[in-house]
Amino acid sequence: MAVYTHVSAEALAEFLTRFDVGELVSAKGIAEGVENSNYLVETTQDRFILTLYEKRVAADDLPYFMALLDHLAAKGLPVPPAIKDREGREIHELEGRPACLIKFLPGVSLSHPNVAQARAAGEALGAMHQAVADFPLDRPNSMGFESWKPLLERCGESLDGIAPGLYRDLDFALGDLAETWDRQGLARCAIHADLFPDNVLMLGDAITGVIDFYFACTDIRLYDLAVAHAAWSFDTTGEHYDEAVGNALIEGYSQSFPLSEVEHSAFHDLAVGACLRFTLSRAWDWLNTPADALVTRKDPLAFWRRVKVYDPDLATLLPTLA
Ligand SMILES: Nc1ncnc2c1ncn2[C@@H]1O[C@H](COP(=O)(O)OP(=O)(O)O)[C@@H](O)[C@H]1O
Ligand SMILES: N[C@@H](CCOP(=O)(O)O)C(=O)O
Repeated sequence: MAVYTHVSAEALAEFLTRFDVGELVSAKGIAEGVENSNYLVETTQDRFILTLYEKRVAADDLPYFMALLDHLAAKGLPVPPAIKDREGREIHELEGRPACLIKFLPGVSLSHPNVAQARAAGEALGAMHQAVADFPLDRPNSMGFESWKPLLERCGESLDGIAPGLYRDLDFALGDLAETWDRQGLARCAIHADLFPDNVLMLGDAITGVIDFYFACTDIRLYDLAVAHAAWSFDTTGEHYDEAVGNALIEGYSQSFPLSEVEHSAFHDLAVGACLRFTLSRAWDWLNTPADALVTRKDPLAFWRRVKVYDPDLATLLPTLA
């Protein structure tokens, strides 16, 4: 459940008068998602998504996210830009939170993507990377490689409450990765950084929307593909790898954006990095989400287990993966 901030009908009706979008007909809180409060808003003219930004999304970063969405939408990619009010503003305040009214896109996000759907997602990610070649803005990755060790230390020995020995194993894996991380100086660009199946809307095998750009940043282009690969190619426990789905994602990507030899050889390191990033952020949330919070915590070990596929040699040195 992700509705942290309640929006009253009166406040929403008044908010909508700033835009040329008709009058409020209905508004329903959306259960999916974990970061922000989302409402499906229907007006006399259309449907919209109302997002109130919470938790990890800093108001100062919103101009970057909105500019990126505008840039991609202008190039014909299926992303949802924010609706501009009569004065051209996209970023607003509602119930004390930063808020945007966003274009509604059709489609559903999948729990178990198939090979064709993974290929389409890879292709869309490659097309996005092509489209940002002339995107002028930069945003450092606040959840990038340099943040992982500090996040590990903030979680501390409490990690052992999730799995005995997890703190030591994560520390070891991070040290191992630091030896080789981006030694090649791989190409960078604006990346999505969270391209999980729940952030892609589809109808059949066709992509109708790529959403949730709130971790977007400038980072290694191939890392975006590695995140998507780790997110799309395993079951929810992280125990079972679907190689056909993983390969289709990479093949689809390569059709839009061919990978170099160097990128092929660096892929597994970046995928281990993706596993560590989501293990750590999920572990932090696991340890710090109040028991009565109306949000479902995600299993940190599901990403940790994926390391066995991406670096089997490293995994043999990690007792928690035995
Ligand atoms: N532009 C959109 N069009 C249609 N549905 C959307 C759109 N944006 C979000 N949603 C719906 O809201 C849900 C949560 O959105 P998301 O951005 O993933 O939230 P969070 O940032 O909290 O993770 C999505 O799973 C989807 O069902
Ligand atoms: N995709 C991340 C969590 C971020 O949540 P999202 O709903 O904004 O995609 C994870 O699964 O750990």
